[in-house]
Amino acid sequence: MLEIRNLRKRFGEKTALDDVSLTVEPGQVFGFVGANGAGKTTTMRIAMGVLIADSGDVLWDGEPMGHAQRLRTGYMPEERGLYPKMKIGEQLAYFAELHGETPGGSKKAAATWLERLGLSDRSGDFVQDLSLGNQQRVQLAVSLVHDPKLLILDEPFSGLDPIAVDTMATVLSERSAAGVPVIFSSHQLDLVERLSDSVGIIAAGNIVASGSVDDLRRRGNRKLRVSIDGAAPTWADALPGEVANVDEGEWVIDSGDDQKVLAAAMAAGRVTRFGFDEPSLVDIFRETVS
Ligand SMILES: Nc1ncnc2c1ncn2[C@@H]1O[C@H](COP(=O)(O)OP(=O)(O)OP(=O)(O)O)[C@@H](O)[C@H]1O
Repeated sequence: MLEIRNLRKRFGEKTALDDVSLTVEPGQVFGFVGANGAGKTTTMRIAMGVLIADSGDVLWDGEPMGHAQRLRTGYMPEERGLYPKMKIGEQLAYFAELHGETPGGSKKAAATWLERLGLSDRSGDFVQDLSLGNQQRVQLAVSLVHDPKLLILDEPFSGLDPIAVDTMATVLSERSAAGVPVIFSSHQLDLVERLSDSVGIIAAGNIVASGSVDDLRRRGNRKLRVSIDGAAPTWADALPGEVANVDEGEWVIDSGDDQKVLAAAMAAGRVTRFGFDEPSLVDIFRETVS
């Protein structure tokens, strides 16, 4: 389990992290979301020892994250980190060896991941000759080639085509199914919603909401969607809250009193639909950070 406890980090006058705590259980995919500058990269850099926190702790299975733990971690940094003039097959094998694999095991792992990510035929190419999306695939391979037991990925989906997104998503799900805690940041909230068991929303260096997307939905403000046959346009005028007539005979109502809305709807005509709209993660995010 990865535990991040009460991280604080200032850059001069700027407080990047005010109080960040989060937990990623074994086998859990944790989606880390927040506006630009909210503190995601800083948190991940501190977890990987690239930055030192002013205070707080990062623990893996109860032990402070140190060199031994980081050797077993797969990290995709936001700024990426490939050698442009090195062949990708050799580069992958090199990174595997840096993490303690034998030369033979490293070559085998490199070949396996190149094939998995659709890059076998590019093994002899220099990184600089690949498209940005393919460089990103190599970067993912680098973070996986030593069979890490923890994954920390900073915006792994940015710049990927839909096929590569699917491959990346499958790989993350497989790793988590194998018991690996996975934390990834992304601005693609549809993907975060689809892939994450748990989500943390960070704003101005504080975790402002966390839990499964379903938990966050339940905590959020849910709007009612009501369809009525034969209702006068003014039927909802006396209801508290916001009422929007979104289609012929269909209203979305943000009232806070579902029973009052139901009674008024039944008095207005024949109710053919009455239920809560499920907010998307985008809705939850907007509501939480605004
Ligand atoms: N090395 C640094 N020196 C000064 N300020 C920094 C440094 N690194 C980050 N910051 C500041 O800390 C805050 C958090 O930045 P961070 O990169 O962690 O945000 P983020 O959530 O990853 O943003 P994005 O989604 O844009 O990548 C920002 O205000 C940023 O300007």
